[in-house]
Amino acid sequence: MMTDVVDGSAAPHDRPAGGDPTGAAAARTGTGDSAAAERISEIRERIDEIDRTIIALWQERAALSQEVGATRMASGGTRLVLSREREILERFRQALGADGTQLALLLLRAGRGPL
Ligand SMILES: C=C(O[C@@H]1C=C(C(=O)O)C=C[C@H]1O)C(=O)O
Repeated sequence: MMTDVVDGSAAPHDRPAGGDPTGAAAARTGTGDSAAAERISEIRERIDEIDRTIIALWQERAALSQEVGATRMASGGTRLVLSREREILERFRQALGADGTQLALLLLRAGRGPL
């Protein structure tokens, strides 16, 4: 029986039994089935691309948000605009549910630092 998790970095004797647990592909993908392992590797390429994009967009957003804050404060304005933050929280909640709210809170924090 396959277990839920595989640690691709584990030494062969630490790996769970099932499929081909000693194969390198199994260690990387969590399955001993070569067709499934190949498909998983393909999908992971796209996942890695998406993650790189998310990280770049996250960093760009944080920099822009910091620039807005600095521009506003230099002009005598407030550091934050809570009505705008509420709009953003609502946008993410509507699109993604409760996880969206948590994500938006992290995005907002990245732009202005912890309160
Ligand atoms: C970037 C701004 O400043 C702050 C940061 C926000 C953000 O990261 O989206 C939103 C509202 C402000 O509290 C803004 O007013 O647009």
